[in-house]
Order: sequence, then structure tokens, then C-alpha cells
Amino acid sequence: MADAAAKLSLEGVASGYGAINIITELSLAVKAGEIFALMGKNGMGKTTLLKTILGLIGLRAGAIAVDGRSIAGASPASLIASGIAYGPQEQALFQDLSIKDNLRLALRSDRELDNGLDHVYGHFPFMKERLAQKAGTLSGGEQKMLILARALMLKPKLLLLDEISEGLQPSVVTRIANALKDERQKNGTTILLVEQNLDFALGIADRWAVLKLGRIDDEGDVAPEARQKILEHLKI
Ligand SMILES: Nc1ncnc2c1ncn2[C@@H]1O[C@H](COP(=O)(O)OP(=O)(O)OP(=O)(O)O)[C@@H](O)[C@H]1O
Repeated sequence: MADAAAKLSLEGVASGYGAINIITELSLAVKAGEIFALMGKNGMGKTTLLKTILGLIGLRAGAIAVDGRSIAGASPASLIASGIAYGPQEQALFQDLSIKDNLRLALRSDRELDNGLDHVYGHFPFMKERLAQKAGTLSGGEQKMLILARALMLKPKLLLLDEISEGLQPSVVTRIANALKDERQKNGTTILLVEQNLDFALGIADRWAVLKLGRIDDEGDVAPEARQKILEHLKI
């Protein structure tokens, strides 16, 4: 049974590629308004899990629910229209398109453009002056901010982020952390972060879980002892 009190709940989820299940019997509940950090070593299935939630990879077993309602079989487009947003890890920008046109791709209609732009300028004011700059000419940190800005254009209720802090200098990580805290505070956004950056994750999350071999190996609240516990899990 899906957890009706959770914003996002997964019960006995399995998914994978070809003959192999990467995610196996995974259960997890993220509460409404919570920032939840999902960690794990490379190749453990974190990205696969986010893509399964979004319907980009087929659900092979189990249940996934948002606000207590099953989303199994829903298309990625309908999930995004229902208030879920995704900031992928891999190169996700159209390099030859401007900042403005990359942001516009998040929208169903240009009528939403002005509101969306105002919303992202609040987090990343530099974009206002540089709307015409091609995404491919932005720095790595600016590109990550643009990926996040695009995910925020429609003020999502549930935000899934895949290693948004990857490869960023500390000042940019801080800007992204502030944007996420602000988004949660102002809009009540529930955020599921897949992360390798422990300081960033524990700095903004309420709870954490470690994914190992396709299922949740351990989870807990963000408390002083969490860091050491997670480090033990991530040890090679
Ligand atoms: N399209 C695909 N076809 C086949 N196998 C895949 C595919 N995508 C990912 N995999 C495999 O699935 C496993 C989990 O990959 P995934 O990207 O979900 O891990 P991850 O935990 O996000 O890793 P990382 O921290 O390195 O990003 C890996 O062994 C990977 O090689």
C-alpha cells in the first residue's frame, strides 16, 4: 500500500535495463515539504530510480504514488504537467539555444513565460541580463544553475534533482542550496536530491537514505551522527 501521507511514496519498486533489474524491491517515502537526500556509490541506481519515478524507465514491479495516487504508467509529459520537475545529471541543455529559449522549453505555453522568468530571476539574477546568451557559452556552474532554473520555471510541487552540485565551486553550491531552501520555504516544494556532495546534502536535507544494490540500505534524519554513518556506507 502506498503511504497516503507522503508526497512521494515507493513500495517494492523494481526497474532496470534489458534482462537486469537495477532497482529491486525499493521502498521509500518522502514527506510533503521535505528535502530528502538520496546517496549511494557510483552505479548503485540513483539515476535509474529518478528516471523510473518520472516514467522515463518502465516500472517492472511495485507502486509509485504522488499525494497517495498511483502514477504508474503515466507519461513523463503528464507528470511534469501535474507539478513534477526534473533536473537531470547528464548534459540536458540545448547548447545552441539561448538561456531564454532553454527556459521556455519547460513551459506549456508562452503565456507562462513572464511569470516563470520572474521566478527564476529571484534565484539567479544574472540570467536577466544574459537571456540571449547561448547555453553552450555559459560556464559549468552557470549551466547547472540554468538546469535548476528550468526545473523551477513552473514552480513545481515535487522537484527531483540528480547531482545538481556536481563539479561546482563552493560559492555556486551555496547559491544552489539557498535557491532550494527558498523554493521550499516559499512554495512548499518537496525536493528529492540525488547527491554525492555530503556537505551540500546534509546542509539542506531533513532526511537521508543510502541506496545500495538497488534498494534502500539505511536511512535516517539529518542529525550530527548522520555524516559519519553515511561516510561508512560510501567507503570503497
Ligand atoms: N541505458 C542503460 N542501459 C544499460 N545499463 C544502464 C543504462 N543506464 C544505466 N545503466 C547501468 O545501471 C546501473 C546504475 O546506473 P545509474 O546511473 O542509475 O547509477 P547511479 O547510482 O546514478 O551512478 P552515478 O553515481 O555514477 O551517477 C549502472 O551499472 C549502469 O551501468
